[in-house]
Order: sequence, then C-alpha cells, then structure tokens
Amino acid sequence: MSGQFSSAEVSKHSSKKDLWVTIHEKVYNISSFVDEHPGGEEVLLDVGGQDATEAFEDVGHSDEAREILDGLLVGDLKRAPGEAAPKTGATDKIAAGPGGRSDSGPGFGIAVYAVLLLGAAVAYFGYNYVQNQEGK
Ligand code: HEM
Repeated sequence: MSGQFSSAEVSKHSSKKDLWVTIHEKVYNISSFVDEHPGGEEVLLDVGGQDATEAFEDVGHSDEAREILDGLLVGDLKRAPGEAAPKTGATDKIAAGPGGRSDSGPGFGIAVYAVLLLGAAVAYFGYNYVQNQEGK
C-alpha cells in the first residue's frame, strides 16, 4: 500500500489501533509498533496523526530504528500549496553534520563555551586577587 496523503488525512489516524505519523515528508503507519517501542507507547500516541520528525530526530534514533520505519511506510506526504513546512531546523543540522548524527541540539555548544569562558574569567580574576592580597 502506498500513496500520497495530505496532513489532514494523516491527522485522522491518531488512535492507538490506527496510528500514523509523518517523518521527513513520509507517512508511516506505526500501529503495529506502538507496543514494541523501547521508548514507550505514550510518546508515540502523543505524536499520532502529526509530524513527528523533530521528536524522532531529537532522540537520536539508531539506524535500526530507521529500518523499522522503512517497513511501516504507507506513502508520501502531500503538502497543500502554500502549506508551511514544519520546523525541522535541528534536523537539518543533524543531517548536514559529518557523521549525519548529533547528540546535542542547536545552541548547546554555545552554552558550553559560555560556561567555560565564565569559569576562566572567574579563575583569572580570583588568581589576581589572591596575588594582590599576598603582595600586601
Ligand atoms: C515513529 C517511529 C519510531 C520508531 C520506529 C522508533 C524506534 C525506536 C527504537 C528501535 C528504539 C531503540 C533505540 C534505537 O534503536 O534507537 C527507540 C528508542 C526510543 N525512542 Fe523511539 N521510535 C519512534 C518514534 C519515537 C518518538 C516520536 C519519540 C518521542 C520522543 C521516541 C522516543 C524514544 C526514546 C525516548 C527512546 C529511548 C528509550 C530508552 O533507551 O530507554 N521514539 N525508538
């Protein structure tokens, strides 16, 4: 079974027994997998009938998980003209990375540098302060 489905069509399949999601513009019927999902059924029911690209990629699923998805494919997502594509900024970065995978979201690296810089500044001024005290 394969075809093209609009997001309105996909959103009709949001019950546990009939659960579809969209990931990267492809439509998957994950009903048979809900009970087997290592991450639990709750998260899958949450994204039922919706675009699950971000949720799926944020977890950093393995290649095995992607293979399971391949087996659940029902078709392509048909976007209505003018319909906005979902936000997949984080996903685009992951896809563009050298290994194709990344564990941290965007902005995480910057936060780490900020903390390191702050620590270095505190250490530097603290050291100077102690030196000055000793000099007295
Ligand atoms: C819809 C298709 C999905 C498939 C086929 C799938 C498949 C899998 C598989 C095979 C694993 C085991 C680890 C791995 O191989 O990466 C896993 C783990 C996990 N999944 Fe999914 N997943 C899907 C969607 C989601 C979504 C939408 C979420 C939402 C947050 C999610 C959250 C998780 C979490 C948190 C784990 C880690 C569980 C643990 O290690 O205890 N998954 N998934």
